[in-house]
Amino acid sequence: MATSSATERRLQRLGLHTPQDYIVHLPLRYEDETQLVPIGSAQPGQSVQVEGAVLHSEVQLRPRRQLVAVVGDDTGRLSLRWLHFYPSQQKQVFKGRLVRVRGEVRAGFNGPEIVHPRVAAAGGALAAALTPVYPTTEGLSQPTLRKLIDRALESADLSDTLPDDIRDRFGLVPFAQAIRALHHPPANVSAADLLEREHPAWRRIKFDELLAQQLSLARARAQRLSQRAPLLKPQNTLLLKALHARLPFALTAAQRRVVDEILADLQRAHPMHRLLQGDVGSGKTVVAAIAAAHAIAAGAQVAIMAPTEILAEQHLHKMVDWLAPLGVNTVWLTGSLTQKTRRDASQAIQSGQAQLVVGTQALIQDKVAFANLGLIILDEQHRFGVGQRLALSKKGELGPDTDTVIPHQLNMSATPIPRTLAMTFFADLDVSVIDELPPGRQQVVTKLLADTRRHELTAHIGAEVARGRQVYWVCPLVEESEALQLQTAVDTHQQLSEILAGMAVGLVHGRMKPAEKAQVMDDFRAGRIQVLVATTVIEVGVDVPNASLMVIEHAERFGLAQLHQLRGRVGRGSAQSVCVLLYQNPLSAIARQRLRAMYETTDGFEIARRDLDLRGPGEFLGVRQSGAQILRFASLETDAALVEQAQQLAAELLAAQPETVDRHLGRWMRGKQDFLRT
Ligand SMILES: Nc1ncnc2c1ncn2[C@@H]1O[C@H](COP(=O)(O)OP(=O)(O)OP(=O)(O)O)[C@@H](O)[C@H]1O
Repeated sequence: MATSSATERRLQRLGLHTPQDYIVHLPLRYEDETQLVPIGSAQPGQSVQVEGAVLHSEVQLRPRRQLVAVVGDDTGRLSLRWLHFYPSQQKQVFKGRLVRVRGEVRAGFNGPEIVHPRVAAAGGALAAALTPVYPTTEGLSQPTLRKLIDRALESADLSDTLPDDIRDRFGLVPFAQAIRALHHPPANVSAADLLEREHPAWRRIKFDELLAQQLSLARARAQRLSQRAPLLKPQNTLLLKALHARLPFALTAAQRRVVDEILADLQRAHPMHRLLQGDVGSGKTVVAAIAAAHAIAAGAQVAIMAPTEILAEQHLHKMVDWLAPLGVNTVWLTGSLTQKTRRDASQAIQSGQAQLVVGTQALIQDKVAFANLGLIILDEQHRFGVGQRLALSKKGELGPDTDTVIPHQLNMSATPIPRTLAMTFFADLDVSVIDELPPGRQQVVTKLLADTRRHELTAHIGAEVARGRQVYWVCPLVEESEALQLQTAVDTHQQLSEILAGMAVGLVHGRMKPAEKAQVMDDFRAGRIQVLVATTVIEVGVDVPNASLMVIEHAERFGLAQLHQLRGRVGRGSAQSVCVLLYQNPLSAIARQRLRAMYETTDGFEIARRDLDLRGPGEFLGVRQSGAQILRFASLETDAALVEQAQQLAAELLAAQPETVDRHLGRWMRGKQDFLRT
């Protein structure tokens, strides 16, 4: 079948280029044209095919111009309605004609009806099998797609990528059988079975897809392990010992364990690629400081990069506090520095005089060249774009010794990644988890309060402040307009200053100059401000352990991960903390679920799991904007068992059957490797 260039473009838009693409362009659903049902049994909601006589047909003009017909058989009647129609359609339903009608039944005012049914003459042969309905795009009809796919089925290579013994072991049907069954379901298979995706044919396809993903991640990992990184082995442990002595607390067992994991990686000659996960307040910063001290003691430079200036600055405070007295030369680099300070910073970085560099995105600008970058620590790495992350790891390649040495990378995240997701998307990332909070913490109590009762909060705030504690008041997100959001923050600050007379009420928001912001945060940290009105600039990482009450206005507008992060700003000391979620009725169903999740649990992993359920993996990972689909067929929520099997087999194949790996990746992964590796 020759295709026009317009059709060509549409096919490309669907990602259909080669026969291999067509054969895995699988149906979304099926239509059952294999049987006729009596008209009287057609129920609203059902997709049916019936035959009957046209009893009546007219073009009605009110309430709008439309074609209406009625068909009937011995068992009942059914209305047909066309809101737009061609004369040819009108001709198909002349009174007395025997017709075959297909479509979805709905409850109309005059009994059951089908809107825009498909109509043909009665009596034709019934379809022998279910009719597939493919994902398509405007202007590309189902029959065209079907023909092209059928043609591809004849020419494409359907041979199996997996040997028989492996298929038997995992209970998988042959690939060709699975593909044929999905495009042309055998007579004994119901549409419902195929829709559920539990059918053996679907299981095979899902397994193949997950296996390809695991294999490609493992390949990426092998590639990383073949790269060189600086071997960071300090001559002595003086710096680390001195740092431990300066800490006002002992590390938890979990912190000690992850420190060991990270330091072991740094002493290997290939780049570390490790994710440090820990719930809000679990104490990741000190782990980063120890890793940095280790690398510095081994003579390398370390860069710590945070997504916001407030957070970067807080890291700077802590690093300077812990490491400067030990003689570590730390440099601060952000976009808001004056040209001269910036030049000085760049110079210190270039000369190697700066041992530790803390900053924001400014760190990855072209002009900054490191003398000897050995370790990059990225806080909340998922907030940086993929491009920014790559740019930073390229920095290390500018080192003087050789241009192929890649720095080690430690990513810190307070957003726990559920297990299945970690297994599928971060298989090239080693994960360290701090699964224990520092001793003495009490669970934050979460309260849901309708906005109409906000006046009740004044007394609570007063009581907290009287106890010497501090309070955050988070202003609502106003997505449409940043200006409006700012205005809300300013207004709230003014109102609270009046209501909370006698208390020091501060304000911090994203539009303030960095120096002003830093001043407010300093004042809050030092207790000179008791109530801090803030926009979400405080969302990640801000650490003021004396704060014990957080109020979040219009909590229904925030995402679940964001609410958990915000709530994590309290409960960081030993005092009992409270988080009040103010909400405005009416709540949407999803907002209600989010608030309920916040009320029911403070466990970051549980929150992440529910967030994943509510948002789906694409949005959860923030990869949606990349336009690439993560998984087309398998689902992380329902196919966890398959993920595990695929992972097990991937390891086996990589070790013993490289040809099978090549064959399998050849079928499934053309052009997709890059995406999976980000
Ligand atoms: N082992 C420990 N014992 C007592 N306190 C600790 C310990 N480790 C860290 N802390 C303190 O706990 C607080 C939280 O630590 P940190 O800021 O590193 O948390 P975090 O994991 O970065 O959390 P978030 O993701 O919320 O920023 C800090 O005040 C820190 O000084």
